[in-house]
Amino acid sequence: MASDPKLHTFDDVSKHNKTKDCWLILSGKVYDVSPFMEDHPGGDEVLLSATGKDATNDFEDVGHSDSAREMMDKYYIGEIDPSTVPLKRTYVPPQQSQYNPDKTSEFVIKILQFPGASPDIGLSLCCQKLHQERVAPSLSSYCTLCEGSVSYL
Ligand code: HEM
Repeated sequence: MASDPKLHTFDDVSKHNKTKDCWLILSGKVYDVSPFMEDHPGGDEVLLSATGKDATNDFEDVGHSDSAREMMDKYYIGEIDPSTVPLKRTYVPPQQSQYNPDKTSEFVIKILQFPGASPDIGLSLCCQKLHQERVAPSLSSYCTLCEGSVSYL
C-alpha cells in the first residue's frame, strides 16, 4: 500500500531558499530542486526568486514544455499543507487626496512664470480644472469647455 505523501508547512518550505537548498511550491506540490539548480535552463536565480511563495504562476508563465513537466517527478518531495499558506494580500488603494485649490493656484502661477510662456495664453480656473486656451487674458470670459463664466489669471 502506498504511503501518504509527506505534508509540509509553508514556513518549513520557505526556509529552503538557498542555491544548494531550494524548495518550490508548484500546484500544491513541493519540489526539492537543489540538485537541479546548476542545470536548470532558465538559471538558478529564477528558481531562488520562486521560493517562499506559490510559484505556480511563475512556472506556467514561462510555458514549460512537457519534458520539463516530466522532469518534475524527480524532485517531488510531498504536498503543501494548504492551511499553512498565508492568505493572499488584497490591494487597498491609497485614499485620494482632497483637492486643494491653493496648490493649483501655485501651480498656475508657476506655469505663467515659466520662461518663454506665450503671453497670449490665458489659464482659466473654471470648474477648478486647468483649461488652457489661446485667448488674450482678460478679467473675465466665457469658457467653452465648462460653459461658464471664468476668470483668467
Ligand atoms: C521543478 C521545477 C522546474 C523544472 C523541472 C524546470 C525545468 C525547465 C526546463 C527543462 C526548461 C527548458 C525549457 C523547457 O523545456 O520548457 C526550463 C526553462 C526555464 N524555466 Fe524552468 N523549471 C522549473 C521551475 C521553474 C520556475 C519555478 C521558474 C520561475 C519562473 C522557471 C523559469 C524558467 C525559465 C525563465 C526558463 C527559460 C525559458 C527560456 O529561456 O525559453 N522554471 N525550465
